[in-house]
Amino acid sequence: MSFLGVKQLNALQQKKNIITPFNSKRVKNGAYELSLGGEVYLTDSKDGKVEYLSPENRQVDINPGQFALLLTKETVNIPNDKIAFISIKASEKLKGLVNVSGFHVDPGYHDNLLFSVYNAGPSCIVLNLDEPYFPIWFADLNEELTEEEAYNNNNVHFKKMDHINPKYIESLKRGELTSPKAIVDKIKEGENQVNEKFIRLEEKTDRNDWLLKILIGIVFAICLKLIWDWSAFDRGFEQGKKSEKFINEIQSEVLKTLPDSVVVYKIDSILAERNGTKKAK
Ligand SMILES: Nc1ccn([C@H]2C[C@H](O)[C@@H](COP(=O)(O)OP(=O)(O)OP(=O)(O)O)O2)c(=O)n1
Repeated sequence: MSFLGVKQLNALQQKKNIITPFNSKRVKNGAYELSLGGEVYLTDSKDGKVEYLSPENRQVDINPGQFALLLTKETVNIPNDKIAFISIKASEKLKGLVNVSGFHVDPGYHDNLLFSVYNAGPSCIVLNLDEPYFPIWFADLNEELTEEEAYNNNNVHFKKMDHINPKYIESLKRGELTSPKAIVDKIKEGENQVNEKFIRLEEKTDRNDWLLKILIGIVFAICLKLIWDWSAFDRGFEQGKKSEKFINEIQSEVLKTLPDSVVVYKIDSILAERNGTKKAK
């Protein structure tokens, strides 16, 4: 098995139309550089649908930890005596883009190619419509395969890769994507929730502290009042006792002196009466 060089590749294109549309400037280092076509699917797509790229909407952003399905613009037509190998350009792979979907194209395959990629890097990887990202190398087989032996309609993808098949989207949509990035995001989200709860708890504790202090103040004030009232009663009682004693003393003094004065008053009045009657006589 030998790989085709640039001249052989161009010649094969002339003879068998192996790439459509073909641009001779895209033949580089013995490979043809296939470009990104108009259909992509991103696992973090909001509506869970295929995104259609156009000259007005050329860009696709593959976020860290996300999968993407990328359909090539070109169709490839692999002759029965050839096999092809596909990859992604190192400039994208070095950013963290991983080619998940295998690396060969069977003899007899005639369709677009669908790349399944994963962004294992820390930052968003941006791809653009019509830009060359996918090199393809053609190699000779030692023999030409028959139609039966080559890629044919018994194969799953035979002539079905001109669009992104919804069955691949369905499988990627199932369940949550447990990428390291998604896990880190979950951890951060959990951390934020715990922090928020902790802050709320602290605020509540502060409020409770104030309430407790106010409550202690009120209880203290009530106790002080009770103690004061209790001593006031004692003081009043003593004062009352003293006043009663004093009144009693006065009363006894008055009672002692009252009869005498009454007698004197009586005598005086009797005497005055007598004197008066004498004078009258
Ligand atoms: N990134 C890729 C890799 C391969 N293919 C195409 C070219 C292959 O010839 C074809 C089939 O590839 P496989 O033999 O690896 O796939 P399966 O065995 O799963 O399916 P099939 O029954 O179609 O062979 O898919 C593709 O479109 N995109």
